[in-house]
Order: sequence, then structure tokens, then C-alpha cells
Amino acid sequence: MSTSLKTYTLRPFQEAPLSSSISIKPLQLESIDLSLYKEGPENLPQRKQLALKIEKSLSTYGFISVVNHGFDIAKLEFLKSIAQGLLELPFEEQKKYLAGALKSDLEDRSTSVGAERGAGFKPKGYWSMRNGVEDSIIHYNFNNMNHSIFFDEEHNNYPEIVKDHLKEIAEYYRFLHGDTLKKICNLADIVLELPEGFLYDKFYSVKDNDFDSSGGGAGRFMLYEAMDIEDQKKVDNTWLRGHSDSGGFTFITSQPILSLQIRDYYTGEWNYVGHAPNGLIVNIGDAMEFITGGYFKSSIHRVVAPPDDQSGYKRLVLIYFSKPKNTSILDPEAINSPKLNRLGYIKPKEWEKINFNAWNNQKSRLFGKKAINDTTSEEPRLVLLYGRLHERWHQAETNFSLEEATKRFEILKVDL
Ligand SMILES: O=C(O)CCC(=O)C(=O)O
Ligand SMILES: [Fe+2]
Repeated sequence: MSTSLKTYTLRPFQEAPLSSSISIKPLQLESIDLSLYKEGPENLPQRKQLALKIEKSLSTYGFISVVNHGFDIAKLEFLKSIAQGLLELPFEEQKKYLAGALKSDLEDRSTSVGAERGAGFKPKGYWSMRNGVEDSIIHYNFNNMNHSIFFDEEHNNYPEIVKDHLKEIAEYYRFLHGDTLKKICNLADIVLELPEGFLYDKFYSVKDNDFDSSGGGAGRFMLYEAMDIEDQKKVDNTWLRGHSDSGGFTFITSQPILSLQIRDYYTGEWNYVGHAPNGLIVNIGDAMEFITGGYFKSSIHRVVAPPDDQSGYKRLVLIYFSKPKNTSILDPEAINSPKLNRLGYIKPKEWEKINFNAWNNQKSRLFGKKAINDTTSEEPRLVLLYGRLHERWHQAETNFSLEEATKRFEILKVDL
């Protein structure tokens, strides 16, 4: 008789209760109720209202929250239990399905896209933080969910729990790409005075198994384990260092655990992102910042240890990093928006004409490198890539130009 013992267990993910800490005043992001988004010319006035609502956030904080996205909440809860079961697999199991090497600094980037972008596990300790500390995060990346190759078990080396739930995983990410992302892009079109459908068609539309002519996206299940207390002190309570995302729009399942912080656009201070129950936190990545000539902001954000009353709980998030087509040119000339032209958001002269593939490749390899991140302050060393800083920590300061940055900081140039 054959046994059907599974290598994994599925049980509901236990979310942290809301924190009762009174010293923390989380930022309530502008919230978009997507049930109000309706197609058709008769509903254009309502879509314009939604667009107006997000414009300020897109061009300042670079973060919004989305509620009533329309994806079934029970299905999303089930996906969280799949994520938990997957990320709890013992290290020996994870090692059979690695996304890259065991450490970022051991990665041969000439042959590997690394655990930031490869499909599979990033084990704990892959990234270097400060003062010799390594990260305490396990993640598992999915690629190509929008294509039929995602279901090809010969082409992809999936753990059993993933194999058993490919349909559910693809359903969620396809919904985010084809529905939520499309609606957000259409609202951004209205903001930029472009015809609705323009941004989505140009940068994100999908042709099955035609990877270069398709908008892309990486799915990530991410589990933060509590850090060793001594290590945590050495990195000032930071679990994931401050960074900006490299792609289009990022979608993060909102969590009651108070951990995600953004560097406030107005003050430069770190602020907690408040919880949007059953909602998504949506943030802008570098590609959208560059395509809009800097009008939309790819803000610096990080993850820190939660307040004491949530400290026994884990942070588990399902993330979707949508990405424009690899061939997309990353500057505002590519979209010729009447609004941006009028406001003067034109391509700065120092920006080289590059496509998304070039930016994404160079940026992701810097993420966990010791030489960039093991500094005395939280800010990583600044690197100049194609005429742009790889991360822009000072966007809150007026007139923080590249020239100014060169005067104040030592800026590294990597060999491209
Ligand atoms: O845990 C989170 O909410 C954010 C993670 C994040 O910023 C990232 O993986 O890029
Ligand atoms: Fe991020």
C-alpha cells in the first residue's frame, strides 16, 4: 500500500493582535476602495475621483493602501497557510530548492540572478547587514506565474507543497497582475493625462511564454523570524534594511504586526505603516519613478522588530513585485505625458537611456552585498548606476541633486 505522507503541514496562520502601544502613531496611508472602480465611460467621473485621491500619495509617500480588491479573503487566508507550511520546511529541505547560493557574497553573478530574483528559497543569513550581522528572513520566490510555463513541473523544481498548490498560487498572482495592477495603472493614466490602458498595455501586458514582450512579476512568500537579541541590537532593531524596490508597483498583504516603516517624504523620519485589514499595501518601485521622471516616488522603506506586545508573533507576507517589460525604456520620454511635460518632469541630462532589464540586474545584485551595506550608519554606500543613484534616501530634501550628492557623499561606481 502506498503511503501519502506529506512533507509539509497546513494550518491557519496566526496573525498578531493589534498593538496597544500608545507611543506609536502609525501613518494611515491614503486608502483606495477598489470596489468603487468601475469600467465604462459613464463611470469615468468616479475613476477620476479615485485618481485624484491617489495622486498626492504617489507623488509624495509613494505608498497607498488598497481595500476591497475583490480577491476572495478565505482563499487569501489559505494561501497564507501554504506560505507558512512552505517557509517552515527544514533547512535541509530548503537546500534542495535554492534560488541562488547560500550567501549573497558567494553568488557568481555572471551565471546566477541571485536569491533576490531566482525562483526558490533564500535561506536565512543570505544578506549581509551591518556590524557583521546577517538577516533572519526566509523567502521563497515564484517567477513566470502569468505564463503557462509556471505549471511545467519538469522545467521548474518545486517542493511538494508548491506542486500541490500551483493553481491557487497562480490564481492570486494573476488576479493581482490582470486586475489590481491594471486598475492602478489606469488610475495612474488619468493622473498623467494619458489614455486609460496606456501604461498597462505599454509596460505590463502579457503574451504567454513570450518573456521579453511581457510585463512580469515576481511572487514572494516572506517570513521574518525573530532575530538573535544581540544581533538585533547591532542593527538598531532593523530586520530588513532600508531600500527602494526596483520594479513597477509592489503589492504587500497588510499585516497587523507593526514592522513596516517608510522614510517619510516630508520629514525624512521613519514612520510605521498602519494596518489595512484584508487590504494590500501598494508601493512604487524605481521603474515607475524613472518612467514618470521622478514625479512618482520610489520610497525608501524597511522592516523593524515589532513593539513588545507583538514580539512573540511572526511576520508573514505575500508580496507581488510587478515589473515592466525587460525592454521598457526607463525615462519619461517613453510616455510623453502632457501632465509631466507641463510640470517639468523631463529626463534629467545625467540619466543614461536604459531599459528595465539593465536596471533590475544591476540593482538587485547590490542588495545584500557586504561592501555596500556594512557601514556605520543605516544608509548603504551610494552607488551610481546609469547616471542615477541606486537608492535615493534624500528625496525628501529639496534640491537634492546628483551634484549635491557628489559633494556630500562618496559615491561608488560599479563596473557595469
Ligand atoms: O515585509 C514587508 O512588508 C516588506 C518587504 C520588502 O520591502 C521587500 O521585500 O522588498
Ligand atoms: Fe521592498
